[in-house]
Amino acid sequence: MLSLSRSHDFTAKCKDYLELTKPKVVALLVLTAWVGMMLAVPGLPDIQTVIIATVGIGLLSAAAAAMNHVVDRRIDAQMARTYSRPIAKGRITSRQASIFATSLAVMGFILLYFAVNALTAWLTLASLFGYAVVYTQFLKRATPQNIVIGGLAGAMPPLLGWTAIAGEVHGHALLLVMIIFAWTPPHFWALAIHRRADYAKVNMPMLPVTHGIEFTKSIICLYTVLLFVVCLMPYLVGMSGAIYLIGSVILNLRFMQYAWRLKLADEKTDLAMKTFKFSIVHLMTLFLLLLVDHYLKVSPFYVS
Ligand code: HEM
Ligand SMILES: CC(C)=CCC/C(C)=C/CC/C(C)=C/COP(=O)(O)OP(=O)(O)O
Repeated sequence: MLSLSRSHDFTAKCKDYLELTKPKVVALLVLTAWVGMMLAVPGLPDIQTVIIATVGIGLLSAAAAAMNHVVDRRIDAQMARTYSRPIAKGRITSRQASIFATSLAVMGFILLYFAVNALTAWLTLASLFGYAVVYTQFLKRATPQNIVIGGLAGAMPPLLGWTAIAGEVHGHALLLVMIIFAWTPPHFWALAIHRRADYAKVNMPMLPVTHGIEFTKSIICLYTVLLFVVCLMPYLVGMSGAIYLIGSVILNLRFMQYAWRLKLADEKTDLAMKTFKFSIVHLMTLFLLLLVDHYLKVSPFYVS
């Protein structure tokens, strides 16, 4: 009986530690890093480097997420969406979470530095710093442009994947970064509209709190148009072909439709949450399309 309850406690602790790492967010970040790795070379990249880089980038991203939980523990405890998080609820102490996050970060950095390359290790560490310190500690609390500037850290993984394989920064990798950079504001502000009361309660200067819901909806519409244009770039520079172009146009028209409907909807609808959820499907599908397109190039449609 005693050992049964011990194993239950252990499983619950593991679940809490896993929650600290924001596993679904990290899964999507790693997918985008993966696409960066695959697109960095014409054929298949070295599989051993792919595996080590995936683990290294994943560990540093998970460490950044856990650090975000430590820094935000007080505001998390006051918001309906986050009040039951492990540190906010006291199931894990800040000290335990900090040791956990630091261990993940050190392991990830060592893996990348010694088994991949120094450039990737430093760039990934800079992304961790950008998210856990610059965004979470400062920007988040300072300006409604917090997620625009801070979004750069979350947009880095395709570049990290690319440098892991190619050992250098390439313009094509920067295009992939720009796509996620332009995607982040509609992704987050749709959720922030839905959770406006939460953010207002803890005095976080998120755009819907500082500039109102109507203004935020208009800016979301503008960003989906910008995203549409940025997403054309891989085709226009000859990096991707027809499969990507067609898929990307469909996905972005749909995102613009969500944004437009959200703009016209009244506040009682759940369109903000639907737009947020669609943003995740959008980015995942877009990156999978880049991958499929890379391996099934339909040459007649290429701009070269
Ligand atoms: C500064 C940039 C970003 C901000 C402020 C942001 C904000 C958020 C927030 C607040 C949530 C939580 C929703 C919830 O708890 O229900 C969320 C969820 C999510 N975000 Fe982001 N995000 C950013 C960048 C990214 C990036 C770069 C990715 C991946 C490439 C990403 C992928 C996801 C995913 C997959 C979820 C769903 C998680 C779940 O269902 O548990 N986000 N985002
Ligand atoms: C090494 C590397 C690539 C680092 C990037 C790591 C990372 C986890 C980026 C995702 C961005 C994200 C989930 C922001 C939300 O934070 P929030 O504090 O606004 O949201 P919350 O209230 O849900 O915690």
